[in-house]
Amino acid sequence: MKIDALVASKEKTATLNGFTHGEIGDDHLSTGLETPMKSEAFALSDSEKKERIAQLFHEIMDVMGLDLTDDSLKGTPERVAKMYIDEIFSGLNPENKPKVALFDNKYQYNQMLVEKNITFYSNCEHHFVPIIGKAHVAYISSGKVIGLSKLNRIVQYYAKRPQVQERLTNQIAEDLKQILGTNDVAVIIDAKHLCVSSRGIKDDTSATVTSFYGGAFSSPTKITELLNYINQ
Ligand SMILES: Nc1nc2c(ncn2[C@@H]2O[C@H](COP(=O)(O)OP(=O)(O)OP(=O)(O)O)[C@@H](O)[C@H]2O)c(=O)[nH]1
Ligand SMILES: [Zn+2]
Repeated sequence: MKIDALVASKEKTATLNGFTHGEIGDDHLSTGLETPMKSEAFALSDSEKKERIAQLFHEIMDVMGLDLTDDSLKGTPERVAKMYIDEIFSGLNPENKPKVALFDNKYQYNQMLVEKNITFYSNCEHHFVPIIGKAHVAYISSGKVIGLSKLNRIVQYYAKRPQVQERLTNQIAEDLKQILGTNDVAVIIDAKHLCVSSRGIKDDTSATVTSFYGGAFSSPTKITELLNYINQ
């Protein structure tokens, strides 16, 4: 989205139903990395969204011929709505962005820090079925140190959206770069897409690997060091 359009959409959102969102989705990320969202994305409150999704999912189930008076099925539309908004797609709402604790690098630790094997569950934006994988994130401090758990939380925040793996990788990397004030950030994601394994081509053995190597991580020596840590 162009800068003018971003500013216009921000102003529009700020006036919507008194909502005070300073951003729609990912305005803080660089152009082109945002999850595509419409400017009215936050016109409805979370509880209004859940009510509407439940009605619509009820209709989908009804069209499929399911008996919605059955005691096992009748609560499903509400369960799905709650799961979408409060759980698996909660990362669409910037209000759920993790608060990040930063510390001064008093420890004078100047090598890479790797948080590896971060398990995440996301969902493919083409089929709305799970992507299950591990993310490995690394950075070299430029003066600030981030609380370890915040690295995991940032991964989970961006995973809890309809995603493609390439965007998930770059969104995590871009956010870390901005938070840490450095380009020396790397992200590797190794994931299974259920849209590839459980349907369609039904290949249960393949996996998808994506990476982002910024700043010092573009050197082959650093990449080798990083991969050695991850494969230990
Ligand atoms: N690049 C990329 N593609 C993805 C990702 N997740 C799913 N896809 C692909 O998105 C594509 C959507 O292609 P379509 O041909 O429109 O969908 P489809 O008819 O269901 O395709 P099949 O999965 O081949 O049956 C598929 O090839 C998926 O494998 C992802 O994270 N990144
Ligand atoms: Zn898919």
